[in-house]
Amino acid sequence: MAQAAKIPIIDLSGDEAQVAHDLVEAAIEHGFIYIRNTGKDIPVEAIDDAFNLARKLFALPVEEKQTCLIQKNNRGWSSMQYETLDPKNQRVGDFKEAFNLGEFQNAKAQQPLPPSLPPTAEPLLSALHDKCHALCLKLCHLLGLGLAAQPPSFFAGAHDRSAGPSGTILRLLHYPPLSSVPSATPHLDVRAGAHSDYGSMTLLFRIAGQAGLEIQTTSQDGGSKWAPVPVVPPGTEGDPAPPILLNIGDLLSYWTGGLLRSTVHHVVFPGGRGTEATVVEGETDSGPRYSIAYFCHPVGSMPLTPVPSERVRRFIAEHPAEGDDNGGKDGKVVTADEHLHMRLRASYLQMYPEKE
Ligand SMILES: O=C(O)CCC(=O)C(=O)O
Ligand SMILES: [Fe+2]
Repeated sequence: MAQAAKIPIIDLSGDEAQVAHDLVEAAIEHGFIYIRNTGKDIPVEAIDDAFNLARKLFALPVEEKQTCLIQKNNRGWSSMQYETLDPKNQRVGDFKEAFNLGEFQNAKAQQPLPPSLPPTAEPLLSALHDKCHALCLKLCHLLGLGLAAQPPSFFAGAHDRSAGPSGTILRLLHYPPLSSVPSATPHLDVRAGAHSDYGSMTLLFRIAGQAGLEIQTTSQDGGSKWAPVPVVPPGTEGDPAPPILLNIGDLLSYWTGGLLRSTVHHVVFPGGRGTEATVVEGETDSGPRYSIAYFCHPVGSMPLTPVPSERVRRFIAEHPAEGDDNGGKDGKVVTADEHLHMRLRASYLQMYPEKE
């Protein structure tokens, strides 16, 4: 049995300085952090409602979902196998479908929604977007404190929605059961290919009992292996909802010269590729799987210059080659939007058939 990933669990209601310190250390060491969900930041009901809505949405006829087909703005419905997160190592696309929701304006979606969804869908999704954004701002504030950024509001300011639009996406995900995708071969194919996330940070909501997510960990001998990430880690069983899984994305890693870790992860089938045994006790991966990811991005025009923090400056001086190469040529600073579009081009092969 593969060992479950050792990911720290943080309770945001603790002493602020201590929480900020623990968050930064976990972001450096692991890149993945469980945020205990006591229902204060994101009400449990809001998460349950969103999952119920996701079930309804993905069960709609293909013809209706097709009216919302994903566009180059990264919004809309991405059909089964449309996305390939790890094109170098996948023979076919991811066995998942997704619905990407960009930023709302005055609680109104700026993209088509399937017409037969209930009228409650739009306000519900808009409210979840807002709650997730507020939680990310809180996490930005804590990261600024923990890294002693100057000013400490550096990250929060870069994510201030009043400063302009961003590539932030709330994504509903559906992974059909293996039994309904006969063309999939578990030891060759994946539900979501290996990747790191593109934005600054991701909040991931999962359903207790539904296995499949694994992170890549580095062992002491320098080799890497896959470790399953339990939905309900020990100590959180009595909480009103499973912890929210926070992970650092490429932007934050780049911004900190590689100090904060953007960890590679994937979602596998039962007995899936690269795994010894995927299933964590109490979890199953034979049924359908749903998850909801909130990919938080800074304001799109934000230049990704290194974070003004003494710790980051020292790290960069000691590890000049660690930073993620974000595609900027000759040390040219790229913006958050430029970085995002570069990544999207690499994973939506059908949308971008040729190099532009
Ligand atoms: O569904 C999951 O557990 C993870 C999804 C994910 O990694 C992603 O969409 O970036
Ligand atoms: Fe991801």
